[in-house]
Amino acid sequence: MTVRVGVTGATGRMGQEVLAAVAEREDCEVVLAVNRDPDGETIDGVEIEPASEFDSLVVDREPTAVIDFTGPESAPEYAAACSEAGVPFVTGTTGFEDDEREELEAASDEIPVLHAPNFARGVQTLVDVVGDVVQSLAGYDVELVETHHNQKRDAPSGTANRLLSEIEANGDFTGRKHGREGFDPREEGEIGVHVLRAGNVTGEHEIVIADNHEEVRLTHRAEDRGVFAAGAVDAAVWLADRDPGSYDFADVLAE
Ligand SMILES: NC(=O)C1=CN([C@@H]2O[C@H](COP(=O)(O)OP(=O)(O)OC[C@H]3O[C@@H](n4cnc5c(N)ncnc54)[C@H](OP(=O)(O)O)[C@@H]3O)[C@@H](O)[C@H]2O)C=CC1
Ligand SMILES: O=C(O)C1=N[C@H](C(=O)O)C[C@H](O)C1
Repeated sequence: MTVRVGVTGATGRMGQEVLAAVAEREDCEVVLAVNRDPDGETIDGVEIEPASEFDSLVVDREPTAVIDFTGPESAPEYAAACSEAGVPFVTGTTGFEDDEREELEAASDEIPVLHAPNFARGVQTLVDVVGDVVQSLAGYDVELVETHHNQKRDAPSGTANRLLSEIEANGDFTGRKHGREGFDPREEGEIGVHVLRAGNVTGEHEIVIADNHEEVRLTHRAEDRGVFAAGAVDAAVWLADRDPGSYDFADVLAE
């Protein structure tokens, strides 16, 4: 069966990568690609159409799944349209406020919705192991540093927040400390969180776990955005025949 993919934010950094990733696969085709202000352009032979027509296009084209890398304001709207049309929805968008996350959750009553802040397999491995590492080094200082390109809007990254949740669930921490300046010594039990935005860095996450005699560093570095796009397309193929509900990338990799 050919998986018919819809792509939102199709001319964005990730949208273009998703179009390229689908073009590389024989089992998938793009049947719908939108952005907010198309000027008749095509990417990898796919016509970019107006996002304002998404609600009717998603009904007419009958995609097997839609892949969304846009923004926290738009992803819930696209999810709602997919919910109306009965089309599974994959989103890698980050930076959601609570109400936006709830809207996404609401869509999952009607359709399968898969949200992952990072579609790199290596990051999923990091998420899987970081809790155990922190637990086995109880009492050590823990700090997280993430670096991204200078156009990224949300901070800390969705991936950083996901890793921090895992860390917090596996130790006796007092809270997150976002950056330091002036006379601001480290307090016992805090998790330092440091955000760098520079140049065209694709995405780096490092967790430093140290006491006064040793340190462990867990680092993930994405070399290109293709790794995220390939994971998102895998997720769309996997999600196509699932029941309504919320899923994450770990579910895809578990099979
Ligand atoms: N989960 C993962 O593995 C990854 C997640 N991300 C996340 O994906 C998202 C997109 O990142 P990136 O591709 O770099 O961003 P870009 O800014 O390059 O692209 C975003 C696209 O979404 C569209 N868009 C943005 N806001 C709206 C809106 N309010 N309504 C409709 N369309 C909108 C833009 O459309 P237009 O061109 O029409 O303005 C643009 O095409 C971010 O949240 C980022 O953190 C990024 C990489 C990997
Ligand atoms: O905006 C990006 O570029 C990325 N965002 C994701 C995040 O917020 O975690 C994933 C990746 O690191 C790239």
